[in-house]
Amino acid sequence: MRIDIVAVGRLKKGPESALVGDYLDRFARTGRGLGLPPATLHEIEDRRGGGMAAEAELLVRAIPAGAALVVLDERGEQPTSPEFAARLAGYRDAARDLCLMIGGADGLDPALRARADWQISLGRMVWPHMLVRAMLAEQLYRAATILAGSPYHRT
Ligand SMILES: C[S@@+](CC[C@H](N)C(=O)[O-])C[C@H]1O[C@@H](n2cnc3c(N)ncnc32)[C@H](O)[C@@H]1O
Repeated sequence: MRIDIVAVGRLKKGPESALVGDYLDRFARTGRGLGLPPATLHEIEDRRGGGMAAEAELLVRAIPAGAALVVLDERGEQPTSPEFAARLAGYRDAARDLCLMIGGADGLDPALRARADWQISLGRMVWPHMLVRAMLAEQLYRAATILAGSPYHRT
């Protein structure tokens, strides 16, 4: 199994990138004993400004063949953290690669959202995509702690 986070835009060094790095490190450490690989972040940028369709083309190319595509979108399902953890364990147990995708300022192309295996929302409000990276990284770490039975997730 591999886990990729494919995200639009380049995150400069700063508090958000430090937060993302910290949670991804924690996820890697906790996931190691659970058979979960570290998550790798891939940043996608359409330098030619070709619009949403051109951006979607670059995003599609970054999806590993056969991977389950989980897109982050405010209109998606709102799983609980234990539900998210159970899905993660399901992909691991099925030896299925997982590709988590975050859109840019204009969001993800509707065709891309339609082909996703799962659309998940972090709430109905729209968050800046750089913060969404940190929130997703935290949920991966939280999921690993849930699967490990550690006390980080208390409810
Ligand atoms: C600034 S938002 C784009 C909003 C855009 N208006 C749209 O229609 O999707 C950038 C990206 O952050 C992610 N995002 C923002 N808010 C979210 C939320 N509440 N739940 C899940 N993902 C979210 C999505 O991947 C989205 O494509």
